[in-house]
Parts: sequence; C-alpha cells; structure tokens
Amino acid sequence: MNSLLEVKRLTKRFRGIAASDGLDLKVTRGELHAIIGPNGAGKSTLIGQLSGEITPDSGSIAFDGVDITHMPIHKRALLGVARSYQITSVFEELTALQNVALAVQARSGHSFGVLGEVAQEWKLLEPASQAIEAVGLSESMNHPAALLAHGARRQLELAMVLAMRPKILLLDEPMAGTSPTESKQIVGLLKKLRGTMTIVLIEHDLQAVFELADRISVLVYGKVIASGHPDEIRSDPRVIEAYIGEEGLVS
Ligand SMILES: Nc1ncnc2c1ncn2[C@@H]1O[C@H](COP(=O)(O)OP(=O)(O)OP(=O)(O)O)[C@@H](O)[C@H]1O
Repeated sequence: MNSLLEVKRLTKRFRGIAASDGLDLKVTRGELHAIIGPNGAGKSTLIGQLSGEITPDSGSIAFDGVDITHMPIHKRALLGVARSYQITSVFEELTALQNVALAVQARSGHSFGVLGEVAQEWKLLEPASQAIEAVGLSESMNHPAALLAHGARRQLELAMVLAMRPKILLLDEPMAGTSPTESKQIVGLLKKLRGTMTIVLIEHDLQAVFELADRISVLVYGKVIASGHPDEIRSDPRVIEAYIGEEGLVS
C-alpha cells in the first residue's frame, strides 16, 4: 500500500493521561480516512500532532516519506499538510472571496502585503472563486466575512484550505455546529473532494462517516484498535464493544 502518512508508536501524555498511547496509523494516498472513537479517545490530540500544534512525547510521523514529527506548522503547510481551522485569520471586513484570494496568495509563500490591492488581482480571484464555488458559497462570496452565518463561515474556512491545494486535508469535526442543510452541503462537498486529495476526517456524525469514508480507524484510549473498510469496522466486535453506551454504530 502506498502510505502518504505513517504514524508509529505515537505517545502524548497530559498529566499522566495517555491521549496517544503508542498509536500506529497508516493513511493511504488519495483515500478519505475517518478517525472515530468515543469521547476522550484522543482524536483531536492525534490531529493536533499531525498538524504540528501538539508536540508528541515519543513516536514518529512520516508524511510523503519525510519525518515531520518535530517540524513546525508552517513548514508542514509548505509540504502540503493543511488543517481546516488552521485558518483563523479570517479578515472580517473583507468579503468571502477576498479572504479566499488571500489564502491563494499564502499558498505561494508570500506575505499578505497590501490587502485591498492584493485581493483584487485576477490571478488570485480566479482560483479563489473556484474554491468558493466548490464549497457552495457562491451566493455569499461578496458578503463581508463578518456577516456570514456560522455554517457559511465553516464553508469559508474550508474554501480557504482548499485554495491552498493541500496534499492532505485534516478535518476536525467539519459538521460541528452546522444546520442539517449545511451538514448536507459539507457531506456533498467531501464526496466531491474524495479521490482528489487525501483527507483525514474526525467526525461524530457516524452516518456521515460511514457514507463518506474509504477506510475508518477506531481510536480507543489513545490506540487504534481497528482499521479497515466501513463494512469491516461496522461488524468488528472490538468496535461494537467500544461503542456500547455511546450512540451506537450506524447500521
Ligand atoms: N491540553 C490538554 N490538557 C490536559 N488534558 C488533555 C488536553 N488535551 C486533551 N486532554 C485529555 O486527553 C484525552 C484525549 O482528548 P482528545 O480531546 O484528544 O479526545 P477526543 O477523542 O478528541 O475527544 P472528543 O470526541 O470528546 O472531542 C482526554 O482525556 C482529554 O481530557
């Protein structure tokens, strides 16, 4: 198998609690790989270590053959690792389109420069409007970011990471806090994106996970207890056991 991401024996403790406990994970190039697990299993801690926000105590992370275990966030970004809410720099007074144009510019490694002028440039606006369209935000593209509703803001954040053309997209609960209509839009978008880039998805909405994932890894107490095709995961006794008392697996 052609692994784009390979995590070996990753360990991270918080005051004695092992949030990652010798965790092994392989993500194949081009797949949508979902990570599920009960509350507190260590999903966000894993994503944090993949993106570079959290430093592991031990173990290793290789991305595209490069050891990134201790690489800072911005260097990982240049290699093509992007996390959805990494883009916290939404400029409220600029339109959705202008914000995405700035993300396009960031991809090229330049600083933001003079915001107003830069965001008008066609070579930035063209790919920006494509990303806006891909996430279904075209109708609001000329609205200032400050006026966007919560769900539209999540779409904007997604458009901003897409515009950076990552090799791997790390998504931490992209459906959280969105309305049923907005969730559907995000599922639709992820279906479109599936196969065009490698995606690691953490999501509590198991229905969406089982609908979207090529493979699923199940995390319990900081360890991957099962990895496989959704059908294998659904019928795995260790997974069913782990979910007893939770909302139950999707049939
Ligand atoms: N910064 C921190 N300081 C102390 N403990 C932490 C910290 N971050 C995570 N933990 C602990 O590590 C464990 C794993 O947390 P994490 O948030 O990674 O789990 P999760 O699977 O993402 O949970 P949820 O599904 O509830 O979001 C939990 O016991 C949590 O309390």
